[in-house]
Amino acid sequence: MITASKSDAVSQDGLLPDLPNGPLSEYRRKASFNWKDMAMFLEDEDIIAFKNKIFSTLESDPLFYRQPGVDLPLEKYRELTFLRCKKIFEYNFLTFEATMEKPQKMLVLINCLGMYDWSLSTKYFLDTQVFGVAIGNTGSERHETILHQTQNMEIRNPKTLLPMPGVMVGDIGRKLGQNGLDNGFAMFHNVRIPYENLLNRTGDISSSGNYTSAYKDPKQRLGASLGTLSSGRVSIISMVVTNLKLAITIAIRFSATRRQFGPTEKEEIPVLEYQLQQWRLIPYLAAAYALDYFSVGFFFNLIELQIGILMKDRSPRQAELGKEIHALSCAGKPLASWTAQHGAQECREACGGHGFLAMNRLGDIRNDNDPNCTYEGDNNVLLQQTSNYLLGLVQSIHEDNAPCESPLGSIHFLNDYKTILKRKFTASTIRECLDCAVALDAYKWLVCYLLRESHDKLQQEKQRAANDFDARNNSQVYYCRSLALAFIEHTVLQRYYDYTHDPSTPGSLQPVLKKLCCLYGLWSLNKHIAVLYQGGYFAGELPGRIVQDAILDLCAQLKDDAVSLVDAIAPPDFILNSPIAKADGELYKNLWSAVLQGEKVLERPSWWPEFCCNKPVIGKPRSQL
Ligand SMILES: CCCCCCCCCCCCCCCC(=O)SCCNC(=O)CCNC(=O)[C@H](O)C(C)(C)COP(=O)(O)OP(=O)(O)OC[C@H]1O[C@@H](n2cnc3c(N)ncnc32)[C@H](O)[C@@H]1OP(=O)(O)O
Ligand SMILES: Cc1cc2nc3c(=O)[nH]c(=O)nc-3n(C[C@H](O)[C@H](O)[C@H](O)COP(=O)(O)OP(=O)(O)OC[C@H]3O[C@@H](n4cnc5c(N)ncnc54)[C@H](O)[C@@H]3O)c2cc1C
Repeated sequence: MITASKSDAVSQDGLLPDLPNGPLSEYRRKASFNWKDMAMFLEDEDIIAFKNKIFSTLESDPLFYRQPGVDLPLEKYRELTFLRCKKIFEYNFLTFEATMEKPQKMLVLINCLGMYDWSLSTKYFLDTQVFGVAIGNTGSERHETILHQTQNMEIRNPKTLLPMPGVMVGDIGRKLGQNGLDNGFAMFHNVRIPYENLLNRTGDISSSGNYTSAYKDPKQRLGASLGTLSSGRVSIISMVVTNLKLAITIAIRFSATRRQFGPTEKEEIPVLEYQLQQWRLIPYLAAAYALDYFSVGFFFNLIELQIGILMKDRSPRQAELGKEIHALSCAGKPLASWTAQHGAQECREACGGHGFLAMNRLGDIRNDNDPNCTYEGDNNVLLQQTSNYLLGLVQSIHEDNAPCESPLGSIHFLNDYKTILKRKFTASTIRECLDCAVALDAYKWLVCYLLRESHDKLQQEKQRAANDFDARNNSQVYYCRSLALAFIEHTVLQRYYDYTHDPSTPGSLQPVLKKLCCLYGLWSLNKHIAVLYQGGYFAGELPGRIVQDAILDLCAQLKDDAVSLVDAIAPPDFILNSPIAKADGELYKNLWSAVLQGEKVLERPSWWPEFCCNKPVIGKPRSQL
């Protein structure tokens, strides 16, 4: 294990207390890097201190106490969520000034509260941000009263909480997750909405009924109007990565302490030592790191867009930025939320029966993550926005009449489209595949190939089908949908590659980070193996075999680092709230103690006499048929 320098260690110890000794210590000793160095590289001191403040405040407030795995009645859970939400308003963790100084803290707060409970986080941010930001960004000075009323919780009649005349509101009922959050409906019967309520930042109607807009170009106007909607999708990418981090922390710590079987009769080995367990989990750990980096960087891109909207920037660059962020977020949300969904399920199963025990939290993580695949736009529907954006570039690519340029550079590689399509996979050994550039090159080819195929398919369907609507719908499966996913995977990988290979990345961390990058790249690429063969980029047995062998090799190389890698991203035990995954690794002690603290755990059920006194007579009552 590589240790930090003395001065680093002093500041680290204040922010990141040592982890307790116990059954996980052996893996921690074997790690190739110091987990505190990693934590301080991933987030700066200010952010770590901010997180510590939020976590310790919640832990020391009795209102936030919870018993692992307890299934609260719906009404009680919602009441608690509301009371906790009020408390979060009181704690005022993030002032307006602090947000302006470091907007990233907004994302940190969403995720810290979400790590505790997504119902709470979503409730707080829907009230303060989603609704408020939508009004603020698409309205004008005349909507300040509404913003003010929102802040003062005045969303009905403030004295009676009854809806206004003509408005009917209600609750839609229990959901599959996030049940602390109430989801309602609203219906309006002959309600006159005042003219001033029209959100008029990008367009207005005069009292004589004439439409006016400061935007001459309708596309720029649309982008400015809709651009504000991207914030939810961009934030969701980070929220789902948070779920993946929680799930993988639980599964890795469990796998490092749970022992089953072994090569000899004498000693059982941790299940993390099995190649199968490594292959099921470690790629999700790599995905958590790569997607986390993407989500934070992409949030900064969003902030740039939001500032432009607020400053009424009408430049072509601002319009292009809106389009690119829209295209990336419409594929980024599907990629990240599905990775978290599949990862949470894999983690649940990788913890065996313990994973199915509610108190270990994997069920809640999975269920609370699930709606991210649907809200702010169904994943499959959103992916079509990304492929539309890419298909819109084809003409200029084919005709070489204009370079592919975008503010964030995600499409720049398409300038080499024709050359890239001529390339073939050239690696011939596992060792060569351990360089992440191999996966990155393959992705460039994959995107170009799928773009060409999707475009051709669309043209064929247009000739065959009666209308463009059908043509587009019939070009999704295996074409446009795959294109959108390959494009976002390439973007995530390219950004992570640049980051992990940057000379400023500390030398002590670079080897492990490069392995994570390479594993994420090859593991993701492996899902497209049929297309790689189909399009002739791969030929013969070798490419498929060495890619798979390289994945297994990287999993084996990373298994001794896995515990420290989750230590660097895990929240404190109170927040993680999973007895099988406490930092001390005392799996059985912690589980046993949580079981014993359960309500009426050792009592007979109240209906026990039914069992003794009123035994069933087999076959009674008789059938009347
Ligand atoms: C700092 C912040 C903190 C925030 C803190 C967050 C906390 C986060 C809590 C989350 C908790 C969520 C809780 C659930 C909240 C709901 O779920 S709210 C409801 C959200 N609903 C949706 O998202 C609906 C999804 N559907 C859609 O948006 C539309 O159906 C689609 C997918 C855009 C397609 O619409 P369409 O009419 O078929 O449009 P289409 O013709 O394809 O597009 C028209 C043009 O507009 C463009 N366009 C469309 N949208 C955009 C856009 N957003 N930007 C730019 N251009 C756009 C298109 O690219 C297209 O351009 P061109 O190709 O013509 O150049
Ligand atoms: C927990 C939760 C909270 C929510 N909160 C809010 C909220 O606060 N405010 C709000 O306005 N909304 C909210 N929503 C609604 C949410 O935005 C929508 O559910 C979401 O946009 C998907 O739309 P839909 O339900 O109408 O699905 P549908 O459009 O009915 O889709 C159903 C199925 O059909 C498929 N499908 C639909 N169109 C196409 C197509 N063109 N091509 C191929 N397949 C297609 C979809 O992929 C999907 O599988 C919430 C949803 C959830 C789950």
